[in-house]
Amino acid sequence: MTTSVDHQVPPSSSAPAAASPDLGTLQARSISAWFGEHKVLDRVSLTMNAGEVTALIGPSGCGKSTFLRILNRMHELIPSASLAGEVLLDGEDLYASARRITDARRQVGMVFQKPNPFPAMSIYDNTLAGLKLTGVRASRATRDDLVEECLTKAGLWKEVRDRLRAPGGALSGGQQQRLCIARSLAIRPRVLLMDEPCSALDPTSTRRIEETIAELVAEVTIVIVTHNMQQAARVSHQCAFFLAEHGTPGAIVEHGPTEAMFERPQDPRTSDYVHGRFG
Ligand SMILES: Nc1ncnc2c1ncn2[C@@H]1O[C@H](COP(=O)(O)OP(=O)(O)OP(=O)(O)O)[C@@H](O)[C@H]1O
Repeated sequence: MTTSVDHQVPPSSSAPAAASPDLGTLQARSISAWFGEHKVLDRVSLTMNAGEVTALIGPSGCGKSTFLRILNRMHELIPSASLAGEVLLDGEDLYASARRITDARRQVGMVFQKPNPFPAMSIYDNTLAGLKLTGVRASRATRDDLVEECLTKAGLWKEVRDRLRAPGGALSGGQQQRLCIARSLAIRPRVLLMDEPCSALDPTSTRRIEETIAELVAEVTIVIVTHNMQQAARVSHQCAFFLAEHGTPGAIVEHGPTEAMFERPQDPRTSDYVHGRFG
């Protein structure tokens, strides 16, 4: 019952007009994934357009997080994990043998479900923590500017500018998640992956993160996994619905502009899912 056609997503008319030229388009081509002998994704193809938010939706266990981890080469950290297919960032193979894994992760950043700042490290140092990955050395003034810029983009600057030396662990959950977003932005990724970034947060913090996503998409392409259909409808331009039916590996049933996916889904399974009839 699964499909494996190319889920090329046409550019959304609602995409921001003045998008940064550094934005990346991510293209997954015929991605299959395994944990040991267990195949969990089957030939998933999806284009995640520059300057848009793409939401990955679907019931638990259908492979959304696995797909996300493949997009920045985190899947291969799991000893039993393997994959087939290609991931292209603006046409360049993210898995090319000449490309360093750290380079792939620098270009495609990740924010996780549970906020994970370094709790004892200051807010200032947390924001810059990813820079060590890149080996970039910067002057104090440059670092100060970068901290302010990234905390501002993550919607946290006004709340923390007077206590940058306080530990990251002293912030609320929602503030910690925005700090993690700031940390991701500091290494200037072209794509930001977010794996259920609000599932551990209260409604107010969730709203703040959603506002942040709406502002960030002019600067970084965003791919978000969410179980919250209202959130998918609010934040995304495009949606892809994943399903693993009857023990089969996960695959995309349907994708397209978010409004169409919610208002006029082509597949009855999509309709049932987005209207909360299963999953
Ligand atoms: N580290 C792992 N080792 C073995 N199997 C795994 C591992 N991680 C995920 N799986 C399996 O891969 C399949 C897909 O899991 P994945 O977490 O990608 O789904 P998901 O759609 O993101 O689920 P959820 O919405 O619950 O987070 C599941 O069958 C899961 O049990």
